[in-house]
Amino acid sequence: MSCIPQASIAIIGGSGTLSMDFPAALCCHDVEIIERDMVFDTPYGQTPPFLLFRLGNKKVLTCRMHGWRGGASRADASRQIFWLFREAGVKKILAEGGVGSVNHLLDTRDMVVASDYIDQSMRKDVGLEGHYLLIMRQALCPHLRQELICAAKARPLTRVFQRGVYAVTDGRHFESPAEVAMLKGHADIVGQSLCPEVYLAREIGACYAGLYTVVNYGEGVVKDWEHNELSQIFYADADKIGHILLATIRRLDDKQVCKCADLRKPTLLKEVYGSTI
Ligand SMILES: CSC[C@H]1O[C@H](OP(=O)(O)O)[C@H](O)[C@@H]1O
Ligand code: HPA
Repeated sequence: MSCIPQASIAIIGGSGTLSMDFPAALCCHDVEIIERDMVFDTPYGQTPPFLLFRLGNKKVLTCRMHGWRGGASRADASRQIFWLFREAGVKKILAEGGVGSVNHLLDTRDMVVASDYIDQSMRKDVGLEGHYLLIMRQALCPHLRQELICAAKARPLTRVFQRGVYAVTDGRHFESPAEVAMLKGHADIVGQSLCPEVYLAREIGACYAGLYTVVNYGEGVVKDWEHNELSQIFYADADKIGHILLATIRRLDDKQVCKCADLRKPTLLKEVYGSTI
């Protein structure tokens, strides 16, 4: 079992960077791997393996969460990693993942820096201690999003959309044509990962923003897609996604100039009942 390190930044890797040994595969002169395969005991069970690296003078914790984000273990895995982030002092969290398109203007391989979300999942509440009322105003941190956008635009490798609404579903299936039609006009992309992470980030007072790659068209949007195209996108675009995430981290400092840490308020239930229910 590893001792909990201090790190102010974390990356939650999804399907986009799963195929490579991120960040070592990118061979950047300013990246130093500190430790691999770190696992931690938490009140919610043992975490997935983490990697700790240094980029300049910043320490970054990262894990491959694709596969852990889904299924029955999802609630526990999310709690484990956010409990660890809180203990490690993480204040800025960058996520990445694969999504389907709902907006017909989007093409596969486009990237979207999500600006809001609609939670269509039916997941049980996965808070940590649940002592907070979470206000989900500007839930995707505007400052962290801006840094992601600037980093992506400085390396124009692909089309990057600066805003978009991410509809979160339970999966594991993708959506039917009628479900996609229902989401149209409300959401631009659909995936299964942004919630509950965005709630847990708010609970620990950390900024959270995500870069999402369109890997398939929603049913009835543009055209049918092939499964092999989807996996090819994951493999072909891992480097791009990785470089954008590292470039974003280079732009970050330790200050939280946003409201992300102030939008959690003590829940009144504690005052009324003496404990949370
Ligand atoms: C491609 S299988 C569907 C799966 O992929 C995405 O996961 P991630 O966000 O970790 O890239 C999506 O959210 C689904 O869970
Ligand atoms: N729907 C839900 N989750 C997804 C999709 C999708 O079309 N693509 C990648 N993850």
